[in-house]
Amino acid sequence: MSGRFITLEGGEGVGKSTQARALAQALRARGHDVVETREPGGSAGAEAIRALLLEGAGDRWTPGAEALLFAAARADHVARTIKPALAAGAWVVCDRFLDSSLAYQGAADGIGADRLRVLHEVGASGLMPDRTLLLLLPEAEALARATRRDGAEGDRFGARDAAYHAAVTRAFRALAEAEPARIRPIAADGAPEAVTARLLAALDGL
Ligand SMILES: Nc1ncnc2c1ncn2[C@@H]1O[C@H](COP(=O)(O)OP(=O)(O)O)[C@@H](O)[C@H]1O
Ligand SMILES: Cc1cn([C@H]2C[C@H](O)[C@@H](COP(=O)(O)OP(=O)(O)O)O2)c(=O)[nH]c1=O
Repeated sequence: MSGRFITLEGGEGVGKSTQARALAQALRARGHDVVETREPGGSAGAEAIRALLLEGAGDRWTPGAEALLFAAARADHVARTIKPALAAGAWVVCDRFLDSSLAYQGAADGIGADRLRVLHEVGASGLMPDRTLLLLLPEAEALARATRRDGAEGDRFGARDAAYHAAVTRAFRALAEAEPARIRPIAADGAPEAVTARLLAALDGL
């Protein structure tokens, strides 16, 4: 028996966490076993690495060290949480995954996608989602949502400038164009329930 692996991606404040919860609930209502998880984190080891990644000064890590920490967290998360859940037949709904590393570390930080894919092969046998839902929202609206949620203080990533976040969004869009069968761009504006309906529609074929 094998489940389905669904990831939500996009910049900060677009509604990924909100929609991960709503999507998990909708899938449970349809009778599926659902495991809701997130990155960085999702297993004990990966949550410990999450604290290293998100707390502290903006320049705490070099870009290379940061890429390795995200890959290490993902390796533990895949081995301890995602693979066992899929083997048991569950649908896994994950808030961020490899595409976040490709957009933030790979593109915006300049590490390069090829090298990150090698790390992912080493750490997680290259496991890829069955479907990736890319939430898209105008930058100003995403920032307004994130600021309403976090106040003035975001994490080490939220504190980066508008050019950085624009580079991340461009990279996500390029990934979606390169892999249209897996990655579906979804408009993230409007009421949460409307967004959830768009996400469910984008799970066609699964
Ligand atoms: N459709 C929506 N309309 C308005 N506000 C929203 C919507 N979805 C989420 N929010 C709010 O915006 C903020 C950011 O949402 P969140 O799900 O935490 O985003 P992300 O996980 O992508 O950073 C939260 O305060 C959340 O309650
Ligand atoms: C999973 C992942 C996250 N990140 C960054 C994106 C976020 O700014 C930060 C924390 O993610 P998250 O807690 O999902 O933040 P938000 O809810 O604001 O979107 O980690 C990477 O840079 N690379 C990665 O591989």
